[in-house]
Amino acid sequence: MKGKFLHGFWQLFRGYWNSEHKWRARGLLTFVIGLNFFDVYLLVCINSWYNEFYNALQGYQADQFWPLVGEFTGLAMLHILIAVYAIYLRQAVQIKWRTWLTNQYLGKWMKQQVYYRLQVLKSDTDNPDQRISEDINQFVTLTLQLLIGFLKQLTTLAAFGVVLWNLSGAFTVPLGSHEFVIYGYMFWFSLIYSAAGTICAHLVGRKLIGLNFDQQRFEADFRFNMMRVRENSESVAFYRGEQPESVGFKERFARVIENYWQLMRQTKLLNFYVNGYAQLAIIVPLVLAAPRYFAGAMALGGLMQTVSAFGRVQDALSYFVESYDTIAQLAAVIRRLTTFTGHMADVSEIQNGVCRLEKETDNLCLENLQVQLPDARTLLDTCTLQIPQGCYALVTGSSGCGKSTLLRTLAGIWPYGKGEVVLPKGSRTLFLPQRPYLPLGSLRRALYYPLSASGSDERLQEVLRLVGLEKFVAKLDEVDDWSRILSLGEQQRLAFARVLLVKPDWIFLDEATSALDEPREQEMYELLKRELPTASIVSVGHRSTLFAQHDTELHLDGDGSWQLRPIQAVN
Ligand SMILES: Nc1ncnc2c1ncn2[C@@H]1O[C@H](COP(=O)(O)OP(=O)(O)OP(=O)(O)O)[C@@H](O)[C@H]1O
Repeated sequence: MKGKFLHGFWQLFRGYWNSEHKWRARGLLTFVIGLNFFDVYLLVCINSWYNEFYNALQGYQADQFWPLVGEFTGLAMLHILIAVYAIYLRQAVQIKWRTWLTNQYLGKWMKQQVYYRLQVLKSDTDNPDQRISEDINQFVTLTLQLLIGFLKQLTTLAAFGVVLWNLSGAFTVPLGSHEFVIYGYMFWFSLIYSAAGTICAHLVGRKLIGLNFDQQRFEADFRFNMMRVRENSESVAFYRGEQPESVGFKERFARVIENYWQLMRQTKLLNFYVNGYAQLAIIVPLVLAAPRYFAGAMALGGLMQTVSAFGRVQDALSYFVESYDTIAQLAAVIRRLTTFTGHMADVSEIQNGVCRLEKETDNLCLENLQVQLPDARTLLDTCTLQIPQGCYALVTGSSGCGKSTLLRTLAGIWPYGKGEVVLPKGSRTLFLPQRPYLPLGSLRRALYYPLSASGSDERLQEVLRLVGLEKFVAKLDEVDDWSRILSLGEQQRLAFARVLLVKPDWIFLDEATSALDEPREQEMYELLKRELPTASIVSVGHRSTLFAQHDTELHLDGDGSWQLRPIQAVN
């Protein structure tokens, strides 16, 4: 567990500090740590000021009063300046580190369509969006908080430990006929006191790691459940799915609450402990130093300095005790991020068994193509065929036989299989799924996606008219969530407008006209053939009317076998 934590931490930590920004990053971090050390030095100065100030008070030395107040003001102002900049610059390191790490994760998530593969092949990866936005932020914030805090408190401990040692003198313990002399007894006592404190905090707090991890997961599940309903609100409304959805919400929310109760109970125990520990630390130094004070071995200044130094040592030590919760949170974040990284590595390591090449040919060639499922079930076996340029091919077969999976293979996003897919050199391809993706933003942007919007307004207006969406001509620059406004049929027509703008040589349509009525479907196919006369079309669809739009049928049986046959024109 501890080894895994440290290993995971190191994997996440080292990247930025060895990156191309390493010198600036290390320099800034060193400066921030230096500021913290300087702040500790100022605190030591303020502590020894206590001695002088209270001794002056005890000795009624009025002439010392104002110079000492002046000294304090100077020290305090410097302390304020340093403390503020130590935090400001730590946040600067934090934001730079977060930016770097987020870009790394976004890069990995987008590379080789990992975002798609994770969803399709590794469905147990929960909420990658949350991993990238929240967990990275937390990792960076908590790590810096712990690292800088740890170093600062360690220095405080050392500096004030020395002060305490010098102040406590020797303590004689009579034991039978012998006497034991303990030097620096206040220092030793504070160490033992805090060591016991840390062990007890570990015992009380260790359950918090798992509970924090589960809390984040349950919260995310609950949120995801609501998001799904929001995204599919119309389907749920048509099905009158409120009741099962409400049950789902309640179940997920109940898990959030149940876990939170456990978290609260565990935190309550920890808080009892932490607060008790803090209160005891107020009275303990007075009780320990009082015998020396009353014996006249220590002046009032010494007593006050001792109390203040013990307080600092205690603060430093209780920092380690109280940071238990932060370490628990960090461990949970590291666990989630390393699981996510592992899943991303797993799916990106899956080699695409199908080779996708471009050659000097006019045809789309499949060479010994085999399409499989992750469980090795074969959907298409040793398929060798050629679809000539300008051909209109229809892929048919019963539901679930693998038509869409074949299209995914042709697009190069389905890795399970063997063989070759050869496309004519330099040819442009465009795949149209059943539900076109419309990015957030203007209609113009949605039309050009994935290209960045360019081209004349006249052309845009023309293609909108061609696909029967002229009523949106005036709304080209309106920014909205167009996937909610346009009907599915309109979205499918918009996808045809996209084809006309992109002008691909090979067009692959996966039930891309399923939401259109038959005359509209015919109109769209005729539009493609008229506007892009040299383009080839490969469609997947169930409707019998599609046969009239194609000249070749590739029929899949679902058990691996297939047939390629011409479609007779019915006239
Ligand atoms: N990610 C996946 N993991 C495992 N099996 C999958 C995955 N995606 C699809 N399948 C399975 O592969 C088979 C073929 O799916 P595909 O979507 O290609 O069928 P289809 O012929 O297009 O069906 P339909 O006509 O109903 O759209 C189905 O049995 C499906 O359950």
